[in-house]
Amino acid sequence: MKIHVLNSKELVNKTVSEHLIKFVREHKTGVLGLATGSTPIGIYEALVKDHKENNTDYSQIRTINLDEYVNLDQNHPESYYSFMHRNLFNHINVKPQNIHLPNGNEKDLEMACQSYNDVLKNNQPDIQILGIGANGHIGFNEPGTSFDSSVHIIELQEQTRLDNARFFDSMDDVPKKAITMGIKNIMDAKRIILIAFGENKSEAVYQMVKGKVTENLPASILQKHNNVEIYLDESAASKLF
Ligand SMILES: N[C@@H]1[C@@H](O)[C@H](O)[C@@H](COP(=O)(O)O)O[C@@H]1O
Repeated sequence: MKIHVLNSKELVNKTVSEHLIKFVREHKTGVLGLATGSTPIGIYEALVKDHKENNTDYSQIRTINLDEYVNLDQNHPESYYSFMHRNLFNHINVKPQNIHLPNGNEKDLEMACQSYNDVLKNNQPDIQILGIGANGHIGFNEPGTSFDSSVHIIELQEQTRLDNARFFDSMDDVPKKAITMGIKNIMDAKRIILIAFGENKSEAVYQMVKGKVTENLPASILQKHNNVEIYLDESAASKLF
């Protein structure tokens, strides 16, 4: 793991977005694994700004997202489909057919998992962007998820629902389940960039980097990946040193 502690969120956003832009320019047909949550928003803003100013070309780039809520209409403002279109896809020249998100509204959710696994076979991320939950989850792989997991349906933990409640009118509106890439799918990415900001991520970051590799802290598996960069602001890194 290469750990980078930078002295502001803005500097993290600038550095990570520069890596992504360089990748897109050098790999016209590359696959970007993308994440949601508040953490990557500044990075997406920087990609949009660069696309407007420098015409960085996404016309053959493929994207694949980590996860999606189950039973939340695609057009709901907090679906990850809406989030990604609002924050990134609507503002760059990625082709709709090259955008991949799991479908949490499929009647047969097992089928939805199977078909997203198939999509992943042909669209293995060259770079996977990750955030981290306060309980150490990556994607929506909650503590206890098998390291062998592929795409699956997960029941969200109360803590995760509480953390995400700020985006919904009430706690009752926060979805209870999600469809997510499994740990195995995430580990298949060629390169992983995980970003964390703020004090409330510091314990999860500490356990991910210094703790033992355990399914109780899903992000700890990243210790076993051979190309992981972790970008932290000082508060997220505060327990490390
Ligand atoms: N499924 C997403 C994760 O991919 C994300 O990393 C996490 C942290 O979110 P935030 O960046 O808002 O702290 O939230 C959600 O649970």
